Amino acid sequence: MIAKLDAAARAALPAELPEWHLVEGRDAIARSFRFADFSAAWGFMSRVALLAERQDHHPEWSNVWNRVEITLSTHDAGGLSARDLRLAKSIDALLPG
Ligand SMILES: C[C@H](O)[C@H](O)[C@H]1CNC2=NC(N)=NC(=O)C2=N1
Repeated sequence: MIAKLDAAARAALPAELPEWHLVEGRDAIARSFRFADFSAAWGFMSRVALLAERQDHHPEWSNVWNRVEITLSTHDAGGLSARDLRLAKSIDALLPG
């Protein structure tokens, strides 16, 4: 069983991951992304997929043309864990600026 995030880590979420928000009714975080077109969105998703494989931690996600929605939670923990924060930070690092 993987440990769920402790209270301190949860309190730090807004500072650590300002672009991500808690999901209503779930112990999960989510972020929306908008790209120039489908090709750019797909390229982003391809890079996230490689991150997920490398970290053995996978997103719940959807794509509509140039938009990608990503939700992170740890099935093996039954909620948020440090793995979600790590992947979220890695995803944010893919973006320019
Ligand atoms: C067997 C494999 O290592 C596990 O199922 C991994 C795969 N990717 C995962 N991804 C997520 N989001 N949560 C998990 O608990 C998880 N577990």
